[in-house]
Amino acid sequence: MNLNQSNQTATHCDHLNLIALSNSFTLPLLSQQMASISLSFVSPIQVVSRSRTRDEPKRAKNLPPRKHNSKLKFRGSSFKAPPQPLAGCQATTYTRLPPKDDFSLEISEEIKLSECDVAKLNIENDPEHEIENLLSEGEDEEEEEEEKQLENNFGISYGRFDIFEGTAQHDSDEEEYDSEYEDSGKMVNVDDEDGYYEGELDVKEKGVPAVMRCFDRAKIYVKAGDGGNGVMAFRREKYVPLGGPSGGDGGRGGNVYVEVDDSMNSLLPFRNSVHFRAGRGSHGKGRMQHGAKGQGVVIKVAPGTVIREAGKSEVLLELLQPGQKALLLPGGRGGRGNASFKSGMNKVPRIAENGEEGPEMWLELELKLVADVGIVGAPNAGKSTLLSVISAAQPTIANYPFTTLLPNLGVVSFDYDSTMVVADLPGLLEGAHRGFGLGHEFLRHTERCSALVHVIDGSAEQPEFEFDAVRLELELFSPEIAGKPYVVAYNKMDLPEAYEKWSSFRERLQARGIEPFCMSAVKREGTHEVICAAYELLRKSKQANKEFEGPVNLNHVADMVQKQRSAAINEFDISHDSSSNTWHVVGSGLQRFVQMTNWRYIDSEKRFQHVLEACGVNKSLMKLGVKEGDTVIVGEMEMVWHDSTENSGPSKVKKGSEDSIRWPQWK
Ligand SMILES: Nc1nc2c(ncn2[C@@H]2O[C@H](COP(=O)(O)OP(=O)(O)OP(=O)(O)O)[C@@H](O)[C@H]2O)c(=O)[nH]1
Ligand SMILES: [Mg+2]
Repeated sequence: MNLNQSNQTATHCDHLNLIALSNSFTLPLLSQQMASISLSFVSPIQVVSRSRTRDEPKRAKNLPPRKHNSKLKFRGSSFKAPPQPLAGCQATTYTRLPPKDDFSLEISEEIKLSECDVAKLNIENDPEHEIENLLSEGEDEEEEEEEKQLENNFGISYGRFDIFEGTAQHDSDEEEYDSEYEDSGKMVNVDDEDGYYEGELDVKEKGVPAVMRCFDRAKIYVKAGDGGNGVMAFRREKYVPLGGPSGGDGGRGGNVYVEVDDSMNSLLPFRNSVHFRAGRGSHGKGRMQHGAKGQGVVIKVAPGTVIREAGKSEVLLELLQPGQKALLLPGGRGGRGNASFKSGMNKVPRIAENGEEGPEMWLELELKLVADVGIVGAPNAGKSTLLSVISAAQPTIANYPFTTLLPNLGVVSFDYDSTMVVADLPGLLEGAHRGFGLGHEFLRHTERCSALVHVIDGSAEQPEFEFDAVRLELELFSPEIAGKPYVVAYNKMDLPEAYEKWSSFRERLQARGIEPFCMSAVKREGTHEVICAAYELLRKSKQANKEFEGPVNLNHVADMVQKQRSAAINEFDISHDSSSNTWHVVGSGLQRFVQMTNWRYIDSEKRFQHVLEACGVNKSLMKLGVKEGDTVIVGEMEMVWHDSTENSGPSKVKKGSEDSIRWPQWK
């Protein structure tokens, strides 16, 4: 029930009275004072301070606060800067090969290459690489031979490699990904840390080597720095009687930024660096000294990275251009010291605020390569060969399917002004859109391409079917990708079997309104025409899209957080749990106020009571029928409601406490 319009003219017959329990407040003297406050005042009540522990995630605005009490834990000031992501290795071209260990997978379901025409033909063409042997089991000798061959090809031994079907099942054995992450040299068990991963990371591709999974996807934790606490202090100086309050404010917490780093081309660095925490602001000091700002943290990502909040589909940020920098999470505000509370009414404020907590969240990063043209085709068609011919890229080329495991980028230069980035993608099999082969993993990298080049293996038994199969896969994966303009390049024209089939292939495609190109990538013949045609498509598409480009606000996430922070304190909801006689008062403004209230200072209680009264919480509770002894939870504070017997309001709580301790009097 929203009680925004609750009546502000509350009567002073009932109130929430507060007693700090000794486990929540560390200063025995102040506890004593507080106890005396409540006794001198109407009826006894219990207040339990319920501060979040360090690693407990922030509760959603609409969730009722937890019922369990927890001790106040103060965060240590020794902030350890999180590890920075490593810069990528090459700027324009790379072929990353997974480390050996990543290939020791459990195969969920094997796909027989014999069912795939393309693969079958390639096997026949190349008796040296008996691919069926790759899939057969129990023939150790052949496996060893094949391993040796692979070793020779790569120069590194990668063990056995199988073709598999990617499935979306939870893989509890994958310790590497979800059990332990290295954080600032300390191993953190993510499952234990805050229970966040429970059920969150359920959907994972089984059978995909970790290095491939992490190539273009990552999950990271970010936290802006908490604000430093304000302090209560009074000026005491020789010859300066009644110096007045001099407690400084806390410093603002550090911000979290995301920046596009041109030298990065994958999200692999996030495999080892998962947690990014900005520094907290320093606490204020006496003599009106304000705390220093917390150190900000900059997360560097590759161009083309899409950022979402974990578990949500809505895109928070899309960072495309090198140098783009977005303020993601602003640090918490520093708490005010008692000098800031000085007023004509109260010249001796015995109050200071806690620093505001910095927001935190888990983010999912997804890299969609920023390439102008994508080369697609069946495995072994000659895609990598084409890229190596038209650019300076040096992808691995070999005569067996799935040589390319990760996309390769290359820059094609026509002259000084006109260049384009071309991506060579892993081969596509029939069923790729459902996860067969590797193509599914990387099909989304074509989303940002303006044009596609279909490379057709001319030596295949039926090249036209190969072309149709790839087209169908693209359409099934994403009609948007299939709708992109494309060029068809019929490859391997130097081979007689390809040369023979060219004219019939050409006629059939022409009948469908497509003008194919023929080339021999190995001999570098016909490749220039293909790439010029692709560049022409790119130019046209860029011209068409120019009109839609507009300025982008990269700081809108931070703006959203700021907006939430400035939520009015009198906007709250009250829910009632009749089984435990508990009332939950939920409102982000109120919760922030409670979090920033430092209960160690005696005036804090008075201010708290006053705010509850002024913003209409007391009145609303009474209206809803709160009874003597009911528990009322506001933010992290748990209180017991007592109907007062005399006309006393929260503003009088301080009475009596002043006598118990001698404070200097100022003018
Ligand atoms: N004869 C001939 N062979 C070619 C030609 N182009 C590529 N090849 C060969 O075809 C084999 C596969 O070439 P790749 O460039 O690795 O093929 P790919 O499409 O990248 O293959 P995947 O990465 O496995 O999908 C290699 O042995 C190349 O030498 C060509 O024009 N003529
Ligand atoms: Mg390749």
